[in-house]
Amino acid sequence: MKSFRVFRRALPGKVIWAVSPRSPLSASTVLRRISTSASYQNPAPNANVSKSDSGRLVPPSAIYNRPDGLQLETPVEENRNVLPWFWLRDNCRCMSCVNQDTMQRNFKTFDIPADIKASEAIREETGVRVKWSDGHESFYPWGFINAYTTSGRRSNLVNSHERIYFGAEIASSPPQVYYQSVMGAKQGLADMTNKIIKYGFVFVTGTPFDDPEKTKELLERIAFIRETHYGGFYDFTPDLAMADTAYTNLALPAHTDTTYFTEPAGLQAFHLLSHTPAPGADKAAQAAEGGKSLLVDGFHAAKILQEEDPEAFNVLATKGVLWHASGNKDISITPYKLFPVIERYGKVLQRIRWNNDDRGVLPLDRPSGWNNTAISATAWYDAARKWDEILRRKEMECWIQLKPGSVLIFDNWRVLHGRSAFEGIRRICGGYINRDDFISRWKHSNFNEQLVHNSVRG
Ligand SMILES: C[N+](C)(C)CCCC[C@H](N)C(=O)O
Ligand SMILES: O=C(O)CCC(=O)C(=O)O
Ligand SMILES: [Fe+2]
Repeated sequence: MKSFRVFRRALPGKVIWAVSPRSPLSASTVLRRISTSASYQNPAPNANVSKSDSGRLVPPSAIYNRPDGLQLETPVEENRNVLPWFWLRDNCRCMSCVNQDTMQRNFKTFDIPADIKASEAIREETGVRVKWSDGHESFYPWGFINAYTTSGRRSNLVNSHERIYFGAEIASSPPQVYYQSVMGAKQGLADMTNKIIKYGFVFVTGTPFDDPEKTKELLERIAFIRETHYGGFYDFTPDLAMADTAYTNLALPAHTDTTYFTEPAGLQAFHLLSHTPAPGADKAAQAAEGGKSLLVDGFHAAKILQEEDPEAFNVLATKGVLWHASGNKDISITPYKLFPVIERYGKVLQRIRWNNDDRGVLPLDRPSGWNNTAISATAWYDAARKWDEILRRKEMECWIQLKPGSVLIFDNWRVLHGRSAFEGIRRICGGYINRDDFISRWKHSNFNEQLVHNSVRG
């Protein structure tokens, strides 16, 4: 392991410890260069210290042990150039600070002296070694240091991932994967979960439909199925087994499911197992027709709304609305707070919550404006009318006839679904999967384990 010489220079008002490769230069030469070079004091704002042209991580060329933290030389203008000591110590990943069986923090953060400092900070080839004033020793890889100096947090991987908005046209070539590949090697699972992130839905073709259990196993390749008051893995026909229009043969407009839970289901799946004439129906009613499925890209619709009517977009992204499921005896489900139709994280769309049949009474505006209800009902209805009109545009509606063997799995936080009315007995099975469990599977099947672990704990 190449080490570096540490140079120490007492300058007016501060001590800088410069470390630099074992260079032929003498200590005084190196320090003179650092303390006198204009660029050192005001590094060129566009000096990119974190990524070289090849995109390879280029570590800071020097580090300094400052009273309030570890300072890194030549930070890019908007980069942070000091990592606080207490924060660094709290994020020590050494074998004793992290439970090696569970990867959970293994010490009491607040037993660390609030004024903990480094007695020594050593720039090594792959990162920084810190010797603490309490005798502990930590090591911080450059990848860790770079992540927190450039953006202050790790990327969550999802928001930086490519999304392709769809419209009616996708019906002619919907994203699909083969059942055998999903049930086989990890790559099939990676491909399927990636398509859901990218397009918002995927068809898993070649899925056995003689035994619904095969569909259940397919879903469990992603994660465990979420239990709700409808049960877990569902297998339903229009028999009103549950007091909800899904259990009828009525047409259903584009909607997202489970708007009435604080956390709506992340994924939803439908596998049409059969569609047969109603038993005992006379010749005329011997129909088994209709029941076409509708998919609408809610993020695409939100983008159009924002472009066409920014005010309406802001209204739907701001005013909290009540949602409910209350048709079944002794069951009345509603979120802990009013949620808006469109939710973002920063400027990034995160979730569409839209089921006009399950929407409760719209809160009227309140002078206090508490909980975003300052927006009038009229303004909300005007915005929602525009939203509804976009959802119903021919170019937005992707109509697909489900068929046995092809399982539809979609992102229920993004893609709305619906169906046309139908005759006969139409049997569908499927399930809900939690958002975070889906994202975990997508990460672990598409990225290397270290990157995934870094994105959540390092
Ligand atoms: C049959 N299955 C359990 C999938 C749906 C049950 C009804 C879902 C409800 N209308 C909603 O929009 O959430
Ligand atoms: O029957 C269908 O195609 C879907 C019904 C529905 O919206 C649901 O089950 O959530
Ligand atoms: Fe639904």
